[in-house]
Amino acid sequence: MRTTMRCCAAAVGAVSLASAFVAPSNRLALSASLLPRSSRFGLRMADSYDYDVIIVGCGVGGHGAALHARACGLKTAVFSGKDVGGTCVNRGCVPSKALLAAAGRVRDMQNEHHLEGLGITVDGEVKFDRQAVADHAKNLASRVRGNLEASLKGLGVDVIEDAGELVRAHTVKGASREYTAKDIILAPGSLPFVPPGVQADEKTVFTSDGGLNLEFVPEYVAIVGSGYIGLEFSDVYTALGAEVTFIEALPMIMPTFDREIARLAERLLIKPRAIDYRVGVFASEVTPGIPGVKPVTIKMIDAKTKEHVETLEVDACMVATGRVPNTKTLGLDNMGIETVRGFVQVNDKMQVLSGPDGAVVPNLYCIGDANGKMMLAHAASAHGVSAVENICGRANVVNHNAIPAACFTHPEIAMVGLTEEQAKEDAAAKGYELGKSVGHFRANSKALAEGEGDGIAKVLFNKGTEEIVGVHIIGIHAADLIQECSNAIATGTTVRELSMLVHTHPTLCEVLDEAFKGAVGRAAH
Ligand SMILES: Cc1cc2nc3c(=O)[nH]c(=O)nc-3n(C[C@H](O)[C@H](O)[C@H](O)COP(=O)(O)OP(=O)(O)OC[C@H]3O[C@@H](n4cnc5c(N)ncnc54)[C@H](O)[C@@H]3O)c2cc1C
Ligand SMILES: NC(=O)c1ccc[n+]([C@@H]2O[C@H](COP(=O)([O-])OP(=O)(O)OC[C@H]3O[C@@H](n4cnc5c(N)ncnc54)[C@H](O)[C@@H]3O)[C@@H](O)[C@H]2O)c1
Repeated sequence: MRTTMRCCAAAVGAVSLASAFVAPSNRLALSASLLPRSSRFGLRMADSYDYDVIIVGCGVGGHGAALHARACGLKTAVFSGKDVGGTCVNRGCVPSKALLAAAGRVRDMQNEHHLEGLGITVDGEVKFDRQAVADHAKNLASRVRGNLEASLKGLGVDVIEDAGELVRAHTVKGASREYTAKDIILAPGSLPFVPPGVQADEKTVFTSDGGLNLEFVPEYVAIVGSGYIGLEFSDVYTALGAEVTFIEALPMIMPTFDREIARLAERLLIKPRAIDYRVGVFASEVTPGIPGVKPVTIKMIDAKTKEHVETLEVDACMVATGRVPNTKTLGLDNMGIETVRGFVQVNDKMQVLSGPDGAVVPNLYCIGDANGKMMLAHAASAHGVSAVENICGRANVVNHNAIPAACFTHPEIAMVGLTEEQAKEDAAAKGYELGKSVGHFRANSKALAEGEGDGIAKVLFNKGTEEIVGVHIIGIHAADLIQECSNAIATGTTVRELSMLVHTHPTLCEVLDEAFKGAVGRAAH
C-alpha cells in the first residue's frame, strides 16, 4: 500500500528548516533529496517529483480523482485549462437539469387536465421568461463551479490553470514550465460530435454547447439524434412551446434504449407532444439560417442507400449525435500512445495501454469520457477514485454493470445493467434462464396521489442465482429509484433478498418492491 504522503509529512518535518524557504510545490523534492534513498521513512525516488499525482483535466472525473488523491494523502495538482467543472458542470448535466426543471414546471402548470385531477385550476396564461430560465441554468453552473473550485483549494490541491500536455513519462508541460509526478491521470473529457456536412454555427445550428444558452425558443426545431441529449432537449423545447422533428440514423427511435422502454417512451414522451420523427436517415447537409429571415435547411439521405429522401426547413437544428474524446492536444504522440478513434485505451484498472491490445504504459491512467468506457459524470468520477486506489496499491476495478444511467425527461427513464435484448443474448451465451418481473406505477399509491400513474419498473434476473442482470424504469422519479437496483447489482443482493426488505409506504420505491416480490412469486400487497 502506498503511504507516500504520511512518510513525506515525517520527512518534511525532519528538514523543516530547509523546507521553510522553498515553495510548497518543491518541498517534497528537497526533503527527499536530503534523505538517503532507502531511509527509515520508506521514501522512494518517487519523492523527487513535484507531485505524487498530476491530473490533466478538471471535469467531474479530474475533480473526483483530485479529491480522492488528497483523501489518500497524495500531493496533488490538477491542470484545469481554465475550465473547472468541465462539461458536466459548465455545458452538460448541471445546466441541462436546470432547464429541464424550469421547463418541467411550465409543462405541469399548463397541463390543465392533470391539474384538474388534483383539484387545481390555473386562472390565466402560464408565462415564462426565456432569459430568466436561461439565467437560472447559467447561474447554477457558475455556483457549482465555484463550489468545486473551493473544494479543491480547501483540500490543498494545486490548481494549474494551463492546458497540460504530456511530454514524456512522469512529465506534463504547462504554459511556461514542466511539472513532474510519480503518476499522471488523464481526464480530458469529450466534445460534441458534429457529423460531416453539418455546419454548426452554434446559433441556428447548434450542439448542446450552444443549445444550453437557450438564446431563443425556436417555433420548429429539428433534433439530429434521439439519444440522451436529443430526448432531454425535446422535453425542454416542447414544454416551452416548440415543435420538434427527430432525425435518427438507425432504423428505430431511441435505439440505445431497452426496446420495451423505448416503446413506452414513445407513448409517453413523443406521441402526446408536438414531436414527430424520421428514422433510418442521415442529416447529410445542414446549413444555418438567420432567425426570422432564412430557415435552416436539412438535407436527409437514406442511411442505407445514401439517396436523398427529403429536405426539411426549420427555425433551428440541434445536433445531438454523440461525443468524441478530447484527446488531440494531450501529447499522446509524444509517448507513442495510439488511440482508437481518439479514445485512450485502458485496462480495468484505468491504466493507459500503448494502443489497442498494447502494453501498460507505466504510471499513466485515463479516466472518464476520454477512455470511452461509459460517458457519464458519475462514471468519470468513479474512474478517478478507482485510478487513485490503484495508484495507492489497492487493486480496484469499476463494475460498469452496476453504474446506473438516467434520462431526465418528464417522466424520467433510468436503467442499470443489460437491456432485455442484451440479457437474452447473455442468458443464451452463459446458459441461464432469464427471469423478468414488472412493477407498475398505476398500482402505486404515491404515484396515483401525484396523478402520475404512467410507467413501469422492469427487473431482469438470473432465475438460477436470483441475481439482477438489468433494471429499466420509466416513470416519475425513475432516476432516484434506480439507485436501489444499482446497489443490489454492486453487492450481489438477490431478488429474493430484496423482496424481503421493507420499503417505506407510501413511496414510489414500492413499484420496485412489487417487481422484486413478483420475481419470487409473491404478491406485493
Ligand atoms: C448536455 C449534456 C448533458 C449531460 N447530462 C448528464 C447527466 O445528467 N448525467 C450524467 O451522468 N452525465 C451527463 N452528461 C455527460 C457528462 O457531462 C460527462 O460524462 C462528464 O462530464 C465526463 O466527465 P470527464 O471528467 O470525463 O470530462 P469533462 O467533464 O469533459 O471534463 C474534462 C475537462 O478537461 C479539460 N481539458 C481537456 N484537455 C485538457 C488539457 N490538455 N489540459 C487541461 N485541461 C484539459 C476540459 O476543458 C474539461 O474541462 C451530459 C453531457 C452533456 C453534453
Ligand atoms: N442524462 C444523462 O445521463 C445524459 C444526458 C445527456 C448526455 N449524456 C451523455 O452524453 C453523451 C452524448 O449524448 P448524445 O445524446 O449526443 O449521444 P447518444 O450516443 O446518446 O445518442 C446519439 C444518437 O444520435 C444518432 N446519430 C448519430 N449520428 C447520426 C447522424 N449523422 N444522423 C442522425 N442520427 C445520428 C445515434 O444513432 C444515436 O441514437 C452520451 O454518451 C450520454 O451518455 C448523458
